[in-house]
Amino acid sequence: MENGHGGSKHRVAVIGSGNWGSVASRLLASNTAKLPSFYDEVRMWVFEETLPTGEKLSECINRANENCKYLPGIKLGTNVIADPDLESAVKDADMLVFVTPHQFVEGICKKLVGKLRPGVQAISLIKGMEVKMEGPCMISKLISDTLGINCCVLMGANIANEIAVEKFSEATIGYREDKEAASRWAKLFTTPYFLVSVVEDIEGVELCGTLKNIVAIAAGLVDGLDMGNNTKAAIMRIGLREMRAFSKLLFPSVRDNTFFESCGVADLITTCLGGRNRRVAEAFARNGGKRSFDELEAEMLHGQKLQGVSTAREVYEVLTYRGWQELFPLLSTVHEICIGQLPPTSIVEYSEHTPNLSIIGGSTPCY
Ligand SMILES: NC(=O)C1=CN([C@@H]2O[C@H](COP(=O)(O)OP(=O)(O)OC[C@H]3O[C@@H](n4cnc5c(N)ncnc54)[C@H](O)[C@@H]3O)[C@@H](O)[C@H]2O)C=CC1
Ligand SMILES: O=C(CO)COP(=O)(O)O
Repeated sequence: MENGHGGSKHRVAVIGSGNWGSVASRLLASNTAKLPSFYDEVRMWVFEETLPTGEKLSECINRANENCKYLPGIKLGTNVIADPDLESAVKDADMLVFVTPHQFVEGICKKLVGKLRPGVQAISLIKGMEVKMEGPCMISKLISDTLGINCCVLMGANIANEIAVEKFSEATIGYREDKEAASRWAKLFTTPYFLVSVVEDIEGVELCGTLKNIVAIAAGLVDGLDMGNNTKAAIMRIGLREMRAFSKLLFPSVRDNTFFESCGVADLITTCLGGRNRRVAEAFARNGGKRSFDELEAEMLHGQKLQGVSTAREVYEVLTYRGWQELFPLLSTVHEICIGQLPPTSIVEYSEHTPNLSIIGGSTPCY
């Protein structure tokens, strides 16, 4: 296939080298090495840092073929090349995979303006959103708008450490209009242990991945309060319902079926059982909310980043601005707990503050 650059092969670069970024690079590199329509090499942009040994992270990755900090013990494939220079990492690529914590993507995109080859296609694996003066902005749109390129999304029940050791997982690619691009991404990501489906509902897929991180914080709080499985299941059910309602209010085109894909209920379940948001929220509740999420994140995750706390704040801004707070007691309460305005126990309390919790927790639909 002609790729727009006078050649028939595609070249892949990954922007991000954290926990999922490293695993995604490994997975992609295993496929580019096999598929004739891709160049073998996968260049992975590294946000450079110096390790306690004094070695640079990018040098350590290229020497050991492992991400010594964010994914130790896993060989990435010799065709993964770490590159600390953003411009150099992307300059030859026509397929860009964005996978950084969401708070950094805007700054990265600004640095890439005017630096990309014509005809570049992108995909975002980033779970999160930005809130601008004009309103909420999904990360794929931020990438598309800033760089003037098409951007699909890939979300799913994808705890990176499990995919790193090739345990079977599924994922969902969301796209808008350009099905051919989405199919090319699906081919590039699919392996026998990583099955990818494609749906024409980019907002639905991306909002599932984004919002489930808030519900995972709620699930972690319930774990930290030792409330048991029934309560956690209730939180997940209520959370899923709020996720769907919020998504459809923001984007009426969002489809119900998307919530039954890997990006929907499956990602919600895996993150509420085994994710980092859940784990840190459990510690937060066990400490009675006395140690902040920032402090616990730094202590427990060693440089990896939580997305749920900032996403809860961003969603809360949308809820307050639009006067939707009472419709979404779970999403609102998680933010108020995260900032210390409410105690962790409020996650299951029927308080004056959350008058609709009784409605939403019961059988009467409130939307
Ligand atoms: N880890 C996982 O299991 C999964 C993560 N995701 C999503 O993928 C995205 C990326 O997550 P991870 O790769 O796990 O990252 P991570 O949580 O390991 O984050 C650390 C990364 O952030 C980088 N970083 C730190 N400061 C930076 C700065 N100022 N500018 C740019 N980069 C900086 C670090 O170098 C490192 O690469 C997130 O949106 C996450 O929700 C999605 C599925 C699974
Ligand atoms: O998105 C994830 C799994 O699909 C990972 O979630 P955490 O960031 O909570 O670990």
